[in-house]
Amino acid sequence: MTAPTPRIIAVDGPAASGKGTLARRLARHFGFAYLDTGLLYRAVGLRLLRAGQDPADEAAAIAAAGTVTPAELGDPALRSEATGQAASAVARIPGVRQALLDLQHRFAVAPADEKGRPTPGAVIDGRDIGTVICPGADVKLFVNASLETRAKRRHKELLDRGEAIIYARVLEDMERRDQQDRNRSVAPMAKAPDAFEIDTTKLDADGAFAAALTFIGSRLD
Ligand SMILES: Nc1ncnc2c1ncn2[C@@H]1O[C@H](COP(=O)(O)OP(=O)(O)OP(=O)(O)O)[C@@H](O)[C@H]1O
Ligand SMILES: Nc1ccn([C@@H]2O[C@H](COP(=O)(O)O)[C@@H](O)[C@H]2O)c(=O)n1
Repeated sequence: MTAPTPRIIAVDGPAASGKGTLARRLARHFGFAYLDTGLLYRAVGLRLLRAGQDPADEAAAIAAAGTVTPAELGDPALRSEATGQAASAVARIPGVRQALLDLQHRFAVAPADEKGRPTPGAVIDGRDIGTVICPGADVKLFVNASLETRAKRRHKELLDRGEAIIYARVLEDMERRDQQDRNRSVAPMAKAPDAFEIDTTKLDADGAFAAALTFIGSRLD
């Protein structure tokens, strides 16, 4: 007997919209594996920063992307603002996206939890999951919030983590990153036509989870 095809929930949206918070909660709720694909691009960006290389250096970025492994995705330095900017720069390079494609597809086809145990489905979050990585996903969500709300959340997060940075800088960086992610020529951040949009500007994490569950309804049966 062949194993059933894993169920896929694709969660896309801009930085600090709350998609990771929602995706992790959905994964726990359904007993699915979870992949934060932003960490893959961050891992590539961080490697270049640590090697003193320019994140726009295509050859160096493609070489780094070819050797990224899930094992390095726990590094706390991945969460810094500088790494986020470097991630957005490498994410524009078609060869980098191509190099990270296989890892994401393998995860979607055979999802497994942190202990390597197979799960009946996966929640995958990023910018192009519903449009490029898993266009046939069972459920597609697009999580959004106003730029100011997202910048406030990210600023608080960075301060809590001990990163000294002013709000105006976070706002400016986030606006630049949004532009770059939306307007790049390959796999731009976009809401899939069949995605359900959740605006978290005035919705807390519990509200976003409830809205997602209502939309998911019987779609995973
Ligand atoms: N609905 C919500 N309301 C208020 N704050 C929220 C909500 N969801 C998440 N947050 C908070 O906002 C911050 C960003 O959330 P989260 O990391 O989930 O965003 P993200 O979209 O995954 O960001 P990134 O793409 O940069 O990883 C976190 O501090 C989180 O606790
Ligand atoms: N599927 C994805 C995921 C991420 N990116 C790029 O990585 C940057 C960092 O992502 P975070 O979710 O951790 O903020 C992001 O700004 C994108 O440029 C991507 O292109 N595709």
